[in-house]
Amino acid sequence: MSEYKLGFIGAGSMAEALISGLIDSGKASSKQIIASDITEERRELIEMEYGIKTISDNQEVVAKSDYVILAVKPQVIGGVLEELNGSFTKDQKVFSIAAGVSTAKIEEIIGVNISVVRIMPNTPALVKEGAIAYSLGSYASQELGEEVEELLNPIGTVVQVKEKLMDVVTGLSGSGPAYVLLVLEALVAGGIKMGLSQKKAKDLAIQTLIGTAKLAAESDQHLAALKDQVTSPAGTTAEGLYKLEEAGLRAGLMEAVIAATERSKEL
Ligand SMILES: NC(=O)C1=CN([C@@H]2O[C@H](COP(=O)(O)OP(=O)(O)OC[C@H]3O[C@@H](n4cnc5c(N)ncnc54)[C@H](OP(=O)(O)O)[C@@H]3O)[C@@H](O)[C@H]2O)C=CC1
Ligand SMILES: O=C(O)[C@@H]1CCC=N1
Repeated sequence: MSEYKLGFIGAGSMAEALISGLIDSGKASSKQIIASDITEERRELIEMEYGIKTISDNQEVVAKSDYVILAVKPQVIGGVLEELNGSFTKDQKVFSIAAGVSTAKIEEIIGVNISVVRIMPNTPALVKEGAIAYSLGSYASQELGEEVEELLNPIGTVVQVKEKLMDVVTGLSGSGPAYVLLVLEALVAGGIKMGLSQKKAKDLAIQTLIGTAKLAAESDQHLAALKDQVTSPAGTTAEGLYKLEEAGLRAGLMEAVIAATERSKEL
């Protein structure tokens, strides 16, 4: 047993969502978490907000943690791991949340036969509503997969996928909150343009999204059937849907998932 259960390398937005969700759900106490970040301001903020220990030295995080969570940008992860060369032991577990970075690449740079799990969370983990997928590296056991599920289940829905599908997951649920927020912003803007106050438009748009998502999650019916139930012949919804089809919303969202998947493959 090390001094800390979880050690985050990088304490940015996604690390914060995980730290907050894990502490809030009781899966880890603030005393069991340490995080490093290159930016002092970020370290101070995270330390103050969550009561965890933060430091600037990535090596110290590795030396003191059972599970090391790589939460830096994909563009810097190679350099960070090179600097950590020789710091890992075979018994440690490495979780990487970096988009587009394969477990094989991480295993190769670390150099010891270490258990690596690639995890793609999303920011709603902050409010324990994450959509989280993971895949196992060459040396990671199915038991470790179960541990990952046990750890992350309280902060969202967790699914295991083959590693080749992790880029699609990144393009769909990893990036997805941004697409949904764009849609939400646009709905609010439409409401305001037609006379609603900012607050009422926002409250109604958010509840429409939450309510519809809940309906879809709890219903056995096809999504299209649920859509049909809203759409009266010659009614308002049919007019709205026509405009959305004309504007290419459906194809646009599909293209977004495809483009983000391709970008993840490039990283
Ligand atoms: N944001 C999201 O919704 C999601 C992100 N991810 C993945 O999570 C990872 C982190 O993303 P995100 O949290 O958005 O990014 P952020 O930029 O918010 O967080 C990364 C943090 O790491 C710091 N950092 C940079 N270099 C180092 C270093 N050498 N050592 C220690 N810390 C360093 C950054 O500091 P500075 O800003 O000064 O560079 C920053 O504070 C990425 O790999 C991303 O692909 C996965 C799922 C969803
Ligand atoms: O935009 C990105 O690259 C990261 C990965 C998924 C969400 N944010």
